[in-house]
Formats: sequence, C-alpha cells, structure tokens
Amino acid sequence: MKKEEKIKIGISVGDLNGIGTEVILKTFKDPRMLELCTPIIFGSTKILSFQKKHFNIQTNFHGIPSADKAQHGKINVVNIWRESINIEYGKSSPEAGKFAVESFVQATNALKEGMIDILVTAPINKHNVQSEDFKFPGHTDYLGQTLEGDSLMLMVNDSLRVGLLTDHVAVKDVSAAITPELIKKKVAVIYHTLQQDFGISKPKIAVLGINPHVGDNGVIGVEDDEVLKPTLEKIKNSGKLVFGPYAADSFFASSNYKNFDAILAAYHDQGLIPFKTLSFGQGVNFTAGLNKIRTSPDHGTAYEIAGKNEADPNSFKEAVFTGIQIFKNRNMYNEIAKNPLKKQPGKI
Ligand SMILES: NC(=O)c1ccc[n+]([C@@H]2O[C@H](COP(=O)([O-])OP(=O)(O)OC[C@H]3O[C@@H](n4cnc5c(N)ncnc54)[C@H](O)[C@@H]3O)[C@@H](O)[C@H]2O)c1
Ligand SMILES: N[C@H](C(=O)O)[C@H](O)COP(=O)(O)O
Repeated sequence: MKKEEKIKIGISVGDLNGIGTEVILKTFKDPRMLELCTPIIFGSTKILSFQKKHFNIQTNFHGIPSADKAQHGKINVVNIWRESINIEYGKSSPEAGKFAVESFVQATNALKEGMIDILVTAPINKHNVQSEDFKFPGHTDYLGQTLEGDSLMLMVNDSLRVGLLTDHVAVKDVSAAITPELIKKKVAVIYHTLQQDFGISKPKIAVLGINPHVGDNGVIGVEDDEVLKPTLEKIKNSGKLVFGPYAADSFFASSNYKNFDAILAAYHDQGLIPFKTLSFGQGVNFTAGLNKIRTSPDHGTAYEIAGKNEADPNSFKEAVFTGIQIFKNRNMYNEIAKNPLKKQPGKI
C-alpha cells in the first residue's frame, strides 16, 4: 500500500486518569502499526509526553494543529489543549471528564468531515463526562445522535458477535423499550452490518428471550409472547434467517451460539456478560448501523490499575484492526453494490 493510501485512524484519549493513554501508547510503540495505518490522536503532545515518560515508552509524536495536517509514518497528535493538565491516575474528576468529552467531540467532528476514516475511542467514565452540554451515557448514544443511521452496539471478536436490542438502558426500563419497531430496526441493522461490514451474504441471527426461560408461556412475564415472538415471526416470514427467541441462560453454555453469525441480546448485561467472559481482552465494541465507523476496546477506565503499567493493550489493538477490516469490507461492499453484475440476456 502506498503511504498516501493509508487508512487514517482518529483516536480519542478517553479519561486521562484511566488506562486509555497507556493502551494507546503501548499499541503504537510497535512500528509495524504505522505501516498499517496513520494514527491521529486528539489530545496534546504535552500530555502524551508526560505519559510516555511515566510508562517509559519510546515513541515520538508529531504535533499538528488539525487532522488534515497529519503525516503518514508518524504518530500524529492534534493539539486540542495547550494548558497543563494534572494527571491523577485512578481518580475520577470533573476535569478528566471534560477533557475526555473534548477529545471525543473533536475526533467525531473530524470523522464527520472525512478528515479521518475511522474513530477508535479510549474509555471514558460515564459519570464524570456528564455536563450541561453532554448528557449521554456513552459514546454509542452520542454517535447515534450525531452521525447518520440507527446505531447498534455490537461486540465482536474473531468468532462471536453479540448485538443489543437495548444498550445503556436501566433494567427497570428495558421491558417498555422493547417494542416491535425497535426489534425490527435492530434486526435490520444487525442483518445489514453482517452483510456490509463482515461480508456474510446470508447471515444467520439468533435472538435471545427477554424473560427467564422466554417467559415459560406467560408464567414469568408476557413480553416474549406478546411482543418478541410475533415480531420475530413477521421478520422470519420476510425471508431473513432469524431464529429464536432462545432461553438466554443456557444459550452460551450449550455452545449453540457457534451456529450463528450474530446474536441479538435483549439488554446490556444479558449480552455483555457472556461476551466479556468468553473474550475479555480480545473483544471490540463496534458501533454498527451508522454512516461512519467507530470501534473501541471491550474494557473501561480500569482506575484500579491506572498508572501502574499493568494495562493490557490487546483489546485496543484489536479495535484498530477491526476498524480497518470493517472499513475495507464496507468499501468493497459499496463498490460492488454500485456496479452490480448485469443480468445476461437469455440467462437465468
Ligand atoms: N468504551 C468505554 O468508554 C467504556 C467501556 C466499558 C466501561 N466503561 C466505563 O469504565 C468505568 C469502569 O468500568 P468497569 O470497572 O465496569 O470496567 P473496566 O473494564 O474498567 O474494569 C473491569 C476489570 O477489568 C480490568 N481491566 C480492564 N481493562 C483492562 C486492561 N486493558 N488490562 C488489564 N486489566 C483490565 C480492571 O482492572 C477491572 O478489574 C465505568 O465508568 C464504565 O462506565 C467505559
Ligand atoms: N457497553 C460498553 C461496554 O461495556 O463495553 C460500554 O458501556 C461502552 O459504551 P460506549 O461505547 O457507548 O461508550
């Protein structure tokens, strides 16, 4: 690949008191990463130099005023702050929240404007990012409002993909949030992303039940019988290979999950507990369904190990690799869709 064709990866630094910058630096200290992509970090060279010294990581940064000035073969840092920032590893602070949001918002703007190809986000703390200007429980929610399309939280690794019907929704609100419209929308998004972003032409999707034992015919809740099953019946009749609802408790234990290209769970912990248990450190959080690509590692700020040089960068690295793969798959899919093979006259 020629230098100028390299994929531009925008990176938001997340909570500076967490493990975000550590996993970013550990990922890009490997010079081979620069052969694969051009990183553009939204933060400041001052902060990154402090972190680099702290973790004794040998890398050089290229400070730039905006993402369009990025150079290939370098770790580019868009200097969005000039002021000194106090790093207090392991501590949640309003300042850390404010800087995390600034980095994320500026990186998202660059994504929207096409200055970067993919956004990879380092973890934020959902509590300290809240403000008058930012009232979102996570990256997915902000991107869903800011970019085009219907967002779907999809956790992926090499052999498992778990999407969510409801994501950052309190348990008490889950049942009311699961409507026929939501189910149809999320199934449509997961189906399309499997085709467009993962190259699976006829995806097989399993859907998990909402209540224990899929409600046991109404003994333990009516939502499966009244909402989920009839909606899935309609979707199945439209020709999509959608199966279920399956009882969630034994679904992963029985290895049934290996028979599907993706699994749609009803709510956050129903899907993320098995996913993280099976693949923590290898998994990637992909925001599917939008016109732009965003990935992130499968972990949070991990305050208890922040600053101790103990953070494993593997999931962040996977987030970069997965983003690149999706970018390439999507481009190829769109290219093929633009120029479909013409039907030959006289041929079936
Ligand atoms: N993408 C994101 O922004 C994101 C994702 C998940 C959680 N969070 C936020 O992070 C904060 C902490 O969440 P949590 O404690 O539930 O999850 P966490 O992922 O931060 O930590 C869970 C456990 O895994 C360990 N761990 C996490 N990442 C690790 C790594 N790279 N290497 C080694 N060990 C690692 C931690 O030390 C901890 O024991 C919360 O505010 C949460 O909302 C953010
Ligand atoms: N559900 C994510 C996880 O547990 O990994 C986490 O909350 C991050 O969500 P956002 O990507 O929306 O910030």
